[in-house]
Amino acid sequence: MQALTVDNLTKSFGQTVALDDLSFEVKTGEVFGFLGPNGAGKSTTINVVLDFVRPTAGSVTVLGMDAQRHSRDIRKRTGVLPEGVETYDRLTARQHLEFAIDSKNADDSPEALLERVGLEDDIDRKAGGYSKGMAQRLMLAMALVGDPELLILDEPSTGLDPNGAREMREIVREENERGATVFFSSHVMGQVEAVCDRVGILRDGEMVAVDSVEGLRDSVESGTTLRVTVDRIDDDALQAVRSLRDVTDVTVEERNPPTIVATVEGSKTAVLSALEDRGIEIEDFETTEASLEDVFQSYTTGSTTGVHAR
Ligand SMILES: Nc1ncnc2c1ncn2[C@@H]1O[C@H](COP(=O)(O)OP(=O)(O)OP(=O)(O)O)[C@@H](O)[C@H]1O
Repeated sequence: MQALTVDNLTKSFGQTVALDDLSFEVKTGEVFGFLGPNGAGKSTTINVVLDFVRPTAGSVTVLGMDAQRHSRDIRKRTGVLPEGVETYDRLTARQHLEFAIDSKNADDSPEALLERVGLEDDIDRKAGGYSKGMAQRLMLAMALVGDPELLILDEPSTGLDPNGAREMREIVREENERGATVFFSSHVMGQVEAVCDRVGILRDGEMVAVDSVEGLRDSVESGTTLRVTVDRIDDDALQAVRSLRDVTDVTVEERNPPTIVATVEGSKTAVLSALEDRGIEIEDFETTEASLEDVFQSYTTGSTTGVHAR
């Protein structure tokens, strides 16, 4: 069974088409990263999933239930960290947790949950005095109440310092090991790379790619960067490299000795051979894989399109 199925979902706000015939699935037990630049439609998708926003067309199924007809049942089995902090200034962290535990008929210990998010020392302080990151931690603790089958985290690392972001990743991993499916949105690539089984990239309300991090890396044109240090370089050799198929963005770092930097889609040996054939001596070479940042950029600003399912 799928934990979440989004079927041909369209949402318009007046003239703005926030989601455009969006379809994708999150499998039970996986950590799915939902990526996209500002305004791509991530929060709108999550808001439809949680029935905070009604779709213009299409449907969403959560844990086998229709998102609109069974939103109450879905919420009981789902932990949500919404976008933006929504704490009650006059209530303490403990009171927030007690409220969440009551409303889910759960039996968690507020202390244990607050300890997991690093708020144990502030348990009886009013949330109105919390920093942004502390409030975010509190919201996360509330999302964990009742061991939810599905965790939906909207930009969970917002406001967190590097330690907080790392702890967040650990919690995601622990929850997943316990058996929870995790669906989280982010535009922080590092978060996604470290914990996700699969990643979906949203652009202008459409999913432009769904794949594992590795698969996405393999799929982008801005493949591998090859750096070749040579004894010398001339126009003829440079031209030979530039004219190779699968080679783009050839530049020369004029150092002593010079280094040729090229983006290579296919065989790297073709570049090395082209140079050697013209009497250039190769002193050293190294390759660097596209970072997830490059992948994201390629899918969200470049011309790369097409859905890759895996
Ligand atoms: N209530 C609303 N009324 C009008 N337009 C809206 C509303 N909510 C979202 N939009 C529009 O829908 C589009 C998608 O917004 P959404 O908030 O879903 O993006 P996002 O991917 O979550 O962005 P961010 O990373 O900035 O949070 C944007 O063009 C936004 O202006």
